[in-house]
Amino acid sequence: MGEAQKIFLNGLEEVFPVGLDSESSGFQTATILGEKIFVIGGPDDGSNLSIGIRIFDKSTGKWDVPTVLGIKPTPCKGHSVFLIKKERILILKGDSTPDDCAWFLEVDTPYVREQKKLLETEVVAWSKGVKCEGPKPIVISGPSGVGKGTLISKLMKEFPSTFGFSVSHTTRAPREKEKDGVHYHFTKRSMMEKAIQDGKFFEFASVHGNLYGTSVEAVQVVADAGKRCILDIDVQGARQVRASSLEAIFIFICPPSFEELEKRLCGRGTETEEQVQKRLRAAKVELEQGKSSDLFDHILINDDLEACYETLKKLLGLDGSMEAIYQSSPKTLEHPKDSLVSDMDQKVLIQCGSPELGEVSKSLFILDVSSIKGGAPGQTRGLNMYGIDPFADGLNGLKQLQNPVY
Ligand SMILES: Nc1ncnc2c1ncn2[C@@H]1O[C@H](COP(=O)(O)OP(=O)(O)OP(=O)(O)O)[C@@H](O)[C@H]1O
Ligand SMILES: Nc1nc2c(ncn2[C@@H]2O[C@H](COP(=O)(O)O)[C@@H](O)[C@H]2O)c(=O)[nH]1
Repeated sequence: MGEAQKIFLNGLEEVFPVGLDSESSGFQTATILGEKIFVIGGPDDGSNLSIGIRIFDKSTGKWDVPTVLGIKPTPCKGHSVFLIKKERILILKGDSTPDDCAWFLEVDTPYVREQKKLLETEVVAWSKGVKCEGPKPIVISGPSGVGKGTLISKLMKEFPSTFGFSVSHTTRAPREKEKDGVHYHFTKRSMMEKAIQDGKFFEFASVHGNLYGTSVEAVQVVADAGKRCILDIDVQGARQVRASSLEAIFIFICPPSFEELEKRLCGRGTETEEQVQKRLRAAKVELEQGKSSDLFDHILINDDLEACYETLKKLLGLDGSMEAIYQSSPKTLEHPKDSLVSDMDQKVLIQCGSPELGEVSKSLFILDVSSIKGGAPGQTRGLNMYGIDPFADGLNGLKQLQNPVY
């Protein structure tokens, strides 16, 4: 409060609607898409805990506060905005840490359009921008008791720096040795349903009478740690992940026989007889769907545990040489403080601070968003950022800098 309010109109000179800033304080930007103006910044429902979003509809002259899905960025003192392909707004946070500077606010992507239909409100969705593709997550499915957890534990034990487990949410009660936050996030149904409504889940399903789901955050935590994510989910969940922005490898685990599955499930001793019967009924359906559909990239039979584990490792390329690849290259953007940014058709030129002449080449970067993938409710992958030399012939240096907005 007290500081003069700044509103940047994405480099466009347009008559701003009367009353835009009458109630707000803080840094804001406005991006025009058709009849709508997306105002990003300022206070968010009074809490000031995240970046607020409002939409002004020029045709009706009315303001709308949209439903905001996905994981929101933390607030920042200032930001720059660029409209990409008329479907998402790239937000470069000023004064941010390297792994937190590039975010996307999706305003008209297929995901947002689908959510608008479902929720019957205005919808926007946040997605964090990350540099490299990263290794594809692995989805492991199969009937209860087939040995998914056993195989995953072996992988995590042998390759602790390569794999990270996506900790699901569930409404079922914890078993004796299960720890909250490690095996599952044990949660109340009402809380989980609210989080699902808020777009915080990649997938969810009712399994054996309880709600299970993979949150966007669970996958993000693993990616942020530079690891390859493993999801242990049922077939309904696998189908939803296949349809989502998360590109994964899908593996279905089969028992050698139905009798053996029953033996393992009973032998585990974690379910009552009634629950075992429920799981076995579901297993029949899952086995049919898993084996017959083209949902899965690989089907493994878990007869002898060691043999199955070796096959799993082989198909994941874990023959020693791949381990080094998964210790992946830097995955986050290096975003300089106090930058000057400029929009060049899916390439953004960023100039940092006020460089001394001899250091100019170090302070200019191009952020290329032409080959981005994924998106809300998960991360937007494939951002490319590189330093440039402004005096190099081909680029024609600083002449490229147009419409500075920040
Ligand atoms: N190849 C195998 N041969 C014999 N027993 C096995 C084999 N694989 C796993 N088991 C045993 O089967 C039981 C069930 O395994 P596990 O808990 O890993 O199954 P799951 O697929 O993860 O089940 P859920 O989906 O219910 O979590 C465990 O007691 C485990 O030790
Ligand atoms: N769709 C999802 N299914 C999940 C998830 N986490 C676990 N599961 C599946 O539920 C059953 C039962 O698990 P249990 O721990 O109660 O034995 C099993 O098939 C899991 O694969 C999830 O997040 N989404």
